[in-house]
Amino acid sequence: MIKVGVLGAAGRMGSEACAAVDGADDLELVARVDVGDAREALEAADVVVDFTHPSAVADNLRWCVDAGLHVVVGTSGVGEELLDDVRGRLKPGQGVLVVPNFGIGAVLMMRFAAQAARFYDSVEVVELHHPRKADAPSGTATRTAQMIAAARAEAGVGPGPDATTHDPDGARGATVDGIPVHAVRMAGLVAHQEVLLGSEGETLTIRHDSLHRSSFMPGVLLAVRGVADHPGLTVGLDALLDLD
Ligand SMILES: NC(=O)C1=CN([C@@H]2O[C@H](COP(=O)(O)OP(=O)(O)OC[C@H]3O[C@@H](n4cnc5c(N)ncnc54)[C@H](OP(=O)(O)O)[C@@H]3O)[C@@H](O)[C@H]2O)C=CC1
Ligand SMILES: O=C(O)C1=N[C@H](C(=O)O)C[C@H](O)C1
Repeated sequence: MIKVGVLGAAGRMGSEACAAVDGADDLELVARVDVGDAREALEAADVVVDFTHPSAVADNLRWCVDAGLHVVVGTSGVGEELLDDVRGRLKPGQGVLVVPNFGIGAVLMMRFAAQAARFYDSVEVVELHHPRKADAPSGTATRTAQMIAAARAEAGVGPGPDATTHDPDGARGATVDGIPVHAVRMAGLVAHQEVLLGSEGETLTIRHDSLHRSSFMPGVLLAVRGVADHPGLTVGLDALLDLD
């Protein structure tokens, strides 16, 4: 039995993760921690899953790592600086998985986008989410843009053509590693992303839709079961999916 603690247990993802862990024969939910609860309850766990808030994840992650726990981080907003700090704190054999998106289709969408990116002049990312989401762009969009940018740099592809010289309201969106990223927030949505690629005479659109938060749970359980077998810091679910 793997003992699991959930941080952000009262939230949309945390409550879904608690139910998924509760329903798994090989996992035991030993701690549900949310705002105002003592984090010490997590010390009974082998693995902690964090679904809290971009403003809380750094402190939680450092605390869990310093407590010697394996950690699966689903919360968005984990930047390079925090990743470097965590690497320096890890004990031998300790595993941390930072997963921008647990959806299997989302993992594939990111990989397909990176694969396609070098063949097109233009590429832009459009992420679409429910209006209660705290951060923009999403962690998935940020990761996708980073992967696309790395693939284009490796292939020696320059920036997409763009004649815009006047954009006082920021209509062209944000740029992440040089890739334009646009964020939509809309009632009725859950989590969606399109990667648009174009060259003279053709376009390719790669789209993924999470229609319910249950779509993330197979990935969450895979990460919980696999984190102890992946010592060190790993970003993305790819390493656990045997994709190559
Ligand atoms: N990796 C993935 O596949 C996915 C990642 N996410 C990410 O997960 C995160 C949570 O999303 P979601 O569940 O929708 O958000 P919610 O706001 O529904 O849930 C977050 C929960 O965490 C609580 N919380 C905030 N700070 C702390 C803290 N310091 N300690 C313990 N609990 C805390 C919140 O309490 P309160 O409301 O009182 O502040 C709330 O109950 C986001 O960053 C989101 O982007 C979401 C979906 C999939
Ligand atoms: O807040 C959400 O809902 C989601 N957050 C993650 C992100 O920021 O990418 C994953 C997914 O998009 C849902």
